[in-house]
Amino acid sequence: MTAPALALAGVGVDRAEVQIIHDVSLDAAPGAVTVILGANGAGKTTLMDGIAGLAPLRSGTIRLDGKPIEKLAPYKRAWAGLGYVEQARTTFRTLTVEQNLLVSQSGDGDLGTVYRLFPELEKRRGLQAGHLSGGEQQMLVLGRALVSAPKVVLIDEMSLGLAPLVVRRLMGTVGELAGMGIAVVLIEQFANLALDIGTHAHVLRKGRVVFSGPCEELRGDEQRLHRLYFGGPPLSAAKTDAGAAESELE
Ligand SMILES: Nc1ncnc2c1ncn2[C@@H]1O[C@H](COP(=O)(O)OP(=O)(O)OP(=O)(O)O)[C@@H](O)[C@H]1O
Repeated sequence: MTAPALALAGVGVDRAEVQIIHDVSLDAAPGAVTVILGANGAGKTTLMDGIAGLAPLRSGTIRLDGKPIEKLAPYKRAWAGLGYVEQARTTFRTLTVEQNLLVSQSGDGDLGTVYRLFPELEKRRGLQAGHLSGGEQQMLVLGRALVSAPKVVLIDEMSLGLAPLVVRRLMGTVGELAGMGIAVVLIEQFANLALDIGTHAHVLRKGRVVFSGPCEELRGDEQRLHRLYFGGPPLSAAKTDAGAAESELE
């Protein structure tokens, strides 16, 4: 089995001194998309912020390529190979597309790869980022993560406010990032789009993992997803398949 690029063990994360994330253990393999699902307020962003060092860790360890990073400052986690595409689409609005990419470039990061993935950006390389459409801005945010030559990329709800066609296009690119050997950890409101490109999924409820297993077990199963998101009567034995760890918390 491939060693995980990112490995969390017993992770707890606080917000304003209140523990939001409890005892989360999960791995993200290189070359795969790991999907994190859950209802609004389940703690998905808090978990990502904890991994990136933007929210304080209460417990646990975070390893990137086998090395502990949980005590490092956020910028050192980035240097170690952790890319974070946050929910708010942040670009330098008065800089051009190319300048936005250049300020984020490091190591082996290559603008050519970004332009190959997003020909739209190459066409607009001299345009100020503030003039891009929402979809193009999201491409630029992904591009900025990519030119830092990351081993792991965390992507939080990149589909917010975008048209379905644009979201599908971006999802295709996320699959390509994984195809380049990057471990992608994806939070997505459109669960089925994420499950289509993901290999493993973890569902969070009230800050705890209530499902870990292959994406195919959840694909198209709206009822099961609803129950995992919001709780409900226990699943029948036939439905709690081997290989998936599932609990029904209230
Ligand atoms: N800065 C903060 N201070 C205090 N509590 C916070 C803060 N940010 C988030 N929370 C709380 O932490 C919990 C988890 O929020 P979080 O944003 O991580 O969930 P989420 O699953 O990402 O939800 P969404 O899909 O709505 O973004 C919520 O109860 C929220 O109110």
